Amino acid sequence: MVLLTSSFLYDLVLFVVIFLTTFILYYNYKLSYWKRRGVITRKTVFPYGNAEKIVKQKLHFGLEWASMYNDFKKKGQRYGGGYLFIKPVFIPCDLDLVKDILQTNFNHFSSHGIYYNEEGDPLSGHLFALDGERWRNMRVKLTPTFTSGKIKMMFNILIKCGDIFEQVIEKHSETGEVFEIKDLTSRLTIDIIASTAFGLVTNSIEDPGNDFATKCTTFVAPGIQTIITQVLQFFLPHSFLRMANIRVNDPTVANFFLDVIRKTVDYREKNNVYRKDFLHLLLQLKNRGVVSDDGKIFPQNDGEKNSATSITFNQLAAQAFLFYFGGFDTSSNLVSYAFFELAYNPDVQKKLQAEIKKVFEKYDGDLTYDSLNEMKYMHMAILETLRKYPAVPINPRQCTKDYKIPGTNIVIEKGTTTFIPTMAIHYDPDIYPDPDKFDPERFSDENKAKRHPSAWLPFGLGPRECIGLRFALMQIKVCLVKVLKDYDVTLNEKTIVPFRFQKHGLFLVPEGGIWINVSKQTH
Ligand code: HEM
Repeated sequence: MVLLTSSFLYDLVLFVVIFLTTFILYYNYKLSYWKRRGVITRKTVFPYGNAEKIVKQKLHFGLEWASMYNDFKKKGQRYGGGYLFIKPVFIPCDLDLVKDILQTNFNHFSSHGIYYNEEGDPLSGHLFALDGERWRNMRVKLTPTFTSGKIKMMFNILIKCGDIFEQVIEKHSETGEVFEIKDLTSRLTIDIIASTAFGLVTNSIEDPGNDFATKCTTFVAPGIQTIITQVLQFFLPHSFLRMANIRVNDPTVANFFLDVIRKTVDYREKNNVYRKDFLHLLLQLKNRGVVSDDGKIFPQNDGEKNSATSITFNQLAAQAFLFYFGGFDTSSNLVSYAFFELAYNPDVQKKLQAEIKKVFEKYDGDLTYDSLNEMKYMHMAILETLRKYPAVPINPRQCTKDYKIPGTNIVIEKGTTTFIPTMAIHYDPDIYPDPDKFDPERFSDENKAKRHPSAWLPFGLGPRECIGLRFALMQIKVCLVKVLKDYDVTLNEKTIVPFRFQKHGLFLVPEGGIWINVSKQTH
């Protein structure tokens, strides 16, 4: 069939030429987005934009975007623009601007831009992903479940898991056997999450092959379908993905978690069980619409239930799952990096051990919530670990309402993705001189007060700041005390120092792992 010329072949060539010309014009137009707005960018590579090294796994995405921050800052810019393929990404480099986005003008950037599908895939509807009114309502409901009082209530779970951790450390010290700390802290974190959020007692430390642990590790190593969804969410409208009922989580893994939660919820409701954990607080929200200090999961009197503030079973399941989604890799990485830095910096380790001894003497050897809170140097060492190893090196925010950059005529349009360059800020020598040095003193009250409020962002900032931060800090404190009160930690020669980070994955993981030796203290 001939359409435009006298020959099919000419038609075909013409069609290809028109197609290619249109494509090139469209592509170049898309990649001129920042230039047209007078925002500096870095040279792009077809078809990756600024994501070539990330896609080809030559550099971890956190480090690649950190290098863009450094480029822009060197050129004296307060911000710059990048491209994920053809998608524009805004990168603020100025701390006032970062604060403006995360806190002061939060209503312009209130979404993480993460895809969720509450109907087709209930577990995806957790707080981190929700946006708009859905997010606001859920955040209000969940905030009372993460107060210091509620963390104190769950403290015993941390102590029990910490006891098992200590026993493993004791065994290693007796046998002199080296171990990989991230592997151990991952198993420990799985036990803590299973107990706190799912009401399950697992023993992944001694039995790493248990069902729960296996499903957890499958989730963090997603299959091809999950990876495709993760990519699609950047490029296609979320409403379209929802209409097509695209799932976020692997159905086998999601059904396993849903099933576990349903069984525990049914059991507790049938037998009126009170257990001091996060699931209990979620059950109160579901059945009463309030979080209370009592042990009751059902309304106390007719009319007590507040339907406006209660949550459904699916919402309960998603928020329990969130403990895993938000807390697994983040917490286990933090604990393992802290052990690395303490082993690498024996002076800091000694100072910490002295502090632990002093506080223990005051509390007659009791490890309590209050005694942990008195360990100021430990707190500083943890904050410094979080500076050097922010679990989320780039914090994504989506512009939800046009935003004019103060002092300019440039408007960040609704829908634009913003990457807050946490890792780059934490390694900026203008903010933290000698940034590779591990120095807890940076976080003394006096030194902290000298810095900008958005100079330290491992938990984000503003209304969407990490809701689990108190829990995460308590978990690492228990782990550190359990080990350092009786043992010295040293670095095994199998650890590659300085680290080379794996080039793939969401989190920064050192290649070859962190290998540790422990020995009983003699001092
Ligand atoms: C060391 C451990 C952790 C780190 C470094 C960390 C880091 C973060 C970061 C950077 C954010 C984004 C904040 C923002 O957008 O401004 C976040 C949000 C969040 N985190 Fe964590 N997190 C940790 C542990 C936990 C734990 C244990 C939980 C348990 C429930 C948790 C639950 C969440 C939730 C629900 C959000 C979303 C909050 C919202 O959007 O309103 N995180 N976290």
